[in-house]
Amino acid sequence: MKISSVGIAGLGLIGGSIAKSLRLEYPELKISAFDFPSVLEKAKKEKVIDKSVDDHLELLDNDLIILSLPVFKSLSLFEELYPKLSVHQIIVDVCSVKSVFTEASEKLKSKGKYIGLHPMAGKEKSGFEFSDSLLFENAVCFVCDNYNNEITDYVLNFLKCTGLRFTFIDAFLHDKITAEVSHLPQLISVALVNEVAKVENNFNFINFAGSGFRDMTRIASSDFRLWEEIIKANKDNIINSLENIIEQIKSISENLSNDNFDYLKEQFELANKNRNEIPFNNKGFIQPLFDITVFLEDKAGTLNRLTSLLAENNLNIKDIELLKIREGSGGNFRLYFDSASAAQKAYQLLKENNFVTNLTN
Ligand SMILES: NC(=O)c1ccc[n+]([C@@H]2O[C@H](COP(=O)([O-])OP(=O)(O)OC[C@H]3O[C@@H](n4cnc5c(N)ncnc54)[C@H](O)[C@@H]3O)[C@@H](O)[C@H]2O)c1
Ligand SMILES: O=C(O)C(=O)C[C@]1(C(=O)O)C=C[C@@H](O)C=C1
Repeated sequence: MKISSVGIAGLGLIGGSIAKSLRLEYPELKISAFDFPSVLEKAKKEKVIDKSVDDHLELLDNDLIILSLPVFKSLSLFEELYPKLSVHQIIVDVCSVKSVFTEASEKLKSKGKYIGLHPMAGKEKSGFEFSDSLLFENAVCFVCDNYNNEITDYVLNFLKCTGLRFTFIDAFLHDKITAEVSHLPQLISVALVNEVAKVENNFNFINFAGSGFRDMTRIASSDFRLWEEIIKANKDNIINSLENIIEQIKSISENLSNDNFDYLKEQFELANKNRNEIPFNNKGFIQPLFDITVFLEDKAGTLNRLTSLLAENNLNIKDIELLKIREGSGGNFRLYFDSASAAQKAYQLLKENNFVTNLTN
């Protein structure tokens, strides 16, 4: 089989990012997209897509169809397009909730193939203008496929250029996990910002928030139009997660009322242990990356000196993160490599060249 044409429904943050990385990897690939005219015009102008599709049924002209509209809009296209696929045609969705698609695919008959995907990467910003060919680099992508076969392998291999790392999971378990790790934090973040946004004696509390608050609330700026559908589609799991966290918060409050600081100590120690067990040197927690930290002086050309040194020694940086910056002094960066030996080699090299560096593991 061969994928020579792809049709994308929904060319926003996720659909646009997929289109951009496919375009870079496969310049000959024919990419069509279905979205609102203003979005499609922009994407065509930037040469990210070849063709605008006014009628979603035209997506059936492609070898691979990718649904990246909000959940229920994607689901309604799925229900219409899936039964019309011919053999060798594939439809995937990248939506944040998976069981609704698995259930629909079980009910419908099709000659084609369906694979449920969910990349665990995103931003609090929506729309094509925020899409980025590197958005998915090293991120986990859930794969829900009850009929895993050589077509699945082919499609995942085709999509490897996005930088995603695939992991298979049952759709219902997926929804339970994402209710906890993604949907619950989103709602808590909204509640936290709204709790803190209050004024007393002309002091707006939120204006005094520091980096702890900022770290916990970036996602409070997310678009409700997208989240409304996610929350509706995974409502029962989310309610369950909310009830559990309410119990945790109640218990903290009650123990605090009773001056039971031993309980709080226990909770802090447990949280520390749990969080430290997250292998945070890999994005998305599946295949590990290996990292070092390095302090770079706030001086023109320092970053260039570092990257050139690594490049000259054939050390490929898989990811780079700016941890802290102080104007006029410098910043701490975390550099990720794909093997422990590459991280060790980079660490030695940078040390020998007078960089202040630490090996994380
Ligand atoms: N944002 C994330 O972090 C993230 C991560 C993984 C998966 N997802 C899933 O990916 C899908 C897309 O999310 P996104 O973040 O790219 O959203 P987005 O809002 O950036 O993109 C959605 C696109 O769909 C288009 N669209 C919406 N309604 C339409 C309609 N009626 N007709 C034609 N076009 C329409 C919009 O114009 C937009 O370009 C969602 O199902 C979401 O659950 C999102
Ligand atoms: O980084 C963000 O802004 C996100 O919200 C991304 C995030 C997440 O919870 O991690 C949000 C929803 C998606 O389904 C997948 C990823």
